[in-house]
Amino acid sequence: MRNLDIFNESKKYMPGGVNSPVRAFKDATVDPPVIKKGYGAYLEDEEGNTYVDFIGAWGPMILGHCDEDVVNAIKTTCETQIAFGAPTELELKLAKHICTTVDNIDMIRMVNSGTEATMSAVKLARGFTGRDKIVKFAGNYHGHFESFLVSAGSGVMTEGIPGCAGVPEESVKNTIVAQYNNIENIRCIFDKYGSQIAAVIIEPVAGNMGVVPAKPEFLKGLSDICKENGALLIFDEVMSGFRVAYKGAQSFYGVKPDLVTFAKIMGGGLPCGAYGGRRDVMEHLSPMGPVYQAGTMSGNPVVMAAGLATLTKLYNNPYYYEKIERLAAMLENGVKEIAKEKGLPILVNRFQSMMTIFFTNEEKIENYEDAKKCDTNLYRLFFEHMLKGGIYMAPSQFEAMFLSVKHTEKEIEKFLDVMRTFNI
Ligand SMILES: Cc1ncc(COP(=O)(O)O)c(C=O)c1O
Ligand SMILES: N[C@H](C=O)CCC(=O)O
Repeated sequence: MRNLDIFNESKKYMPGGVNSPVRAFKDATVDPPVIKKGYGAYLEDEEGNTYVDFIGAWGPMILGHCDEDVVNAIKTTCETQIAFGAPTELELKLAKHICTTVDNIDMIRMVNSGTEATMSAVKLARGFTGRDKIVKFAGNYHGHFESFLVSAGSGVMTEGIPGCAGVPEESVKNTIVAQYNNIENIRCIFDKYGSQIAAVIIEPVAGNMGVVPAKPEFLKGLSDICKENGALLIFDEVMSGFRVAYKGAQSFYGVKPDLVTFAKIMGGGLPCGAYGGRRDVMEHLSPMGPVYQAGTMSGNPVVMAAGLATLTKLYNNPYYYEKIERLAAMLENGVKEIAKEKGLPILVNRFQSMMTIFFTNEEKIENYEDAKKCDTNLYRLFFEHMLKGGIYMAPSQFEAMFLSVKHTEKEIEKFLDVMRTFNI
């Protein structure tokens, strides 16, 4: 009962017992295990139960838990550098590494989370263009900044919250919500508001309504329309950056964003975020320009060291991406085969090592409306069955599953074995 004792006591001191809503397993009838340690592809809870981890801290742990190079970088750095609030060589190294290895990033600013990155990128776009309106897509999640909390994905979608209490009308009046993968809808929005739109922000591979990749022709059309109207295109690669490929989702589409946001993997598992892109836009940031954005902890040396260790390891080992894509394909095929044998209404959306198992009879899921039609109760039963069998996956189908380089065929087989014992 140690898991439950700790979780129940946590509820007395932290709302819902957690520091981020999705961790509370609110829609499930089981309580979340309280995690004590992680190693490679595995997690262990306070009662000594082990799980194969398919959440990976919601994306960051692409090298697996407690990768020795990342741990060493953290240990070595914190012996002499914990926080200075001053320039360091480590932040230069990480900034230079990203700018020279990822396309379309001339300059970058480090922040402390994905939310800070997207919120700041939009502010910068507004400051640069002198316009107020932004366009976001239903089912995309860009963190908990007020202007983004309309038709948002992730926990907001799981809980079926249409808007968010505490967000004044004023804060969302300049947010226009568009339909993902629907270029006609974008055209109509720009026909009406084109000269007022500062930026369009998009998850190029959405992971927060479950995995839903953008169609190439849609992204290309979106980019053209932004250019024609003088609006900036912001790719939110907080989840997909360094995940679907080292160079992120943008490397699959041949579309050039003006700004890109990162977090998750780039911090090696420590709190981190960044936004970067066109030099002429980035130079509008204070102290060079008039857009003020700051952070006591931004560029923290320990975080920079963890991020640098992670990104250099990924960059130097490109076969990691081939490996996790091969394993993800094995997982996808196995899931589909079992679903067919058992007559389960399952559709799998996968983009490289990001994947979602949707419970639905639909033939495709391309946007928020499609995703919302899925059978969340069936997903819940599946999730609970898998958890009991030692498979740790997202408690909602409006999230993604992630693999790490520490996963092997053995862990995929384990997933499939547990799934074989699931019956409706
Ligand atoms: C695509 C995307 N953007 C932004 C965020 C916000 O990041 P954070 O939770 O680090 O604030 C997330 C995840 O939460 C995300 O998946
Ligand atoms: N879907 C969210 C981010 O990607 C899940 C993480 C969180 O909100 O805690």
